[in-house]
Amino acid sequence: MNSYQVTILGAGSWGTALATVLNKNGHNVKLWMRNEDQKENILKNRVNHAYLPDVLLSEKICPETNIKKALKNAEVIIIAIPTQQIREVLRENKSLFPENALIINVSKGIEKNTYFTISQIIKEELGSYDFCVVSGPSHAEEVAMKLPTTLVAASSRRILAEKAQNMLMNEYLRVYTNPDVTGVELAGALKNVIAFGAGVIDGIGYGDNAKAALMTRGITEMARLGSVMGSSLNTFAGLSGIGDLIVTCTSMHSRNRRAGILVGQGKSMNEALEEVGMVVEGVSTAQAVYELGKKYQIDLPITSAIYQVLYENKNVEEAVLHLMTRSKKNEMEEIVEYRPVEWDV
Ligand SMILES: NC(=O)C1=CN([C@@H]2O[C@H](COP(=O)(O)OP(=O)(O)OC[C@H]3O[C@@H](n4cnc5c(N)ncnc54)[C@H](O)[C@@H]3O)[C@@H](O)[C@H]2O)C=CC1
Ligand SMILES: O=C(CO)COP(=O)(O)O
Repeated sequence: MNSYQVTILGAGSWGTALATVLNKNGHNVKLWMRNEDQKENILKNRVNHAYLPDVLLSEKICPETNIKKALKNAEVIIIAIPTQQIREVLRENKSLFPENALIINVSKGIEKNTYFTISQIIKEELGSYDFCVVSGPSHAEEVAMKLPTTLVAASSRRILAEKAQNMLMNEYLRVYTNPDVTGVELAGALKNVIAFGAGVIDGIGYGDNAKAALMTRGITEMARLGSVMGSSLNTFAGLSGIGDLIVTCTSMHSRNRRAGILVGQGKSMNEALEEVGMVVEGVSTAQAVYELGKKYQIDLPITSAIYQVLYENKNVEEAVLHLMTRSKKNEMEEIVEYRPVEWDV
């Protein structure tokens, strides 16, 4: 297997967990972070205390705070920074990205104000790069413990999706490929909004029936937006769609679900975010998805309800009552066009 010089931008839980995978798979890994204390701590104790306190990091994983040094000679660059911060990091460091590097995005969100997916942000800030998005049901805590996990690597070019697949795959991490970049990006971002809602349902105590309804109608809503934005229904039925929705709506590892539980229990959004203490992508993505629904003139009732709870102080009971008493619908009326997405090359 080829061994690559890999730089991971963002040393939170996911960036760190992927560093363990890539190191185990024989790649040379640099992990870039902004915080000098975090770096010193990793060098001294081989642990990323704030994010993955129970995981011992190999001495071969190199923590780095100097982004110039981190990106020098990088063959593969993994972006694991919260979505709303990606643009500024790319813009400030544009000249440091080696031209022929493969950029793999593993973050899951949509940019506020522009409603851009992360590949669109990268294209606008860096221009044309070899690109791949890796997503799927994969809590960092479990990947770092080497528990069996699956992912999907999507690129418009088969060879790049297969490169990411080969780099990441091992006996506890199984990676599929997919040509539907937009679908995989949207699915990974949209499921965070629904997972936040699932947490709210849990927090308020509405029970398992309500949560199953939210997840089922949630994936329909995700696919509805995905379809008008050019992605394939199959993607939403796959690992980055229903797969990630299931894990995020049901796992106590999920930051989105945990924040939702706190809001369902009566905490304000800011109190919930502070208590979770890590990025809760669904909160900002809810705003972007709400606006995308208006832009494409499609009905996104669950996202709209979550948006209203988050940004318009709508009472949760009222939001759920509104969802339950909307006009009657026929489940079969949902027209989500089946659209195959092919590799460009
Ligand atoms: N944690 C998980 O299990 C998974 C997370 N993801 C996605 O990966 C992305 C990162 O998530 P986590 O690692 O969980 O977040 P986290 O909250 O654990 O860590 C985020 C890291 O980004 C750093 N950061 C924040 N702003 C930055 C900036 N301007 N420049 C550089 N670094 C900055 C923080 O200091 C922190 O180290 C998110 O989009 C998340 O949805 C995807 C799959 C699994
Ligand atoms: O995307 C994830 C798991 O696949 C992580 O979800 P949270 O950000 O909700 O923890």
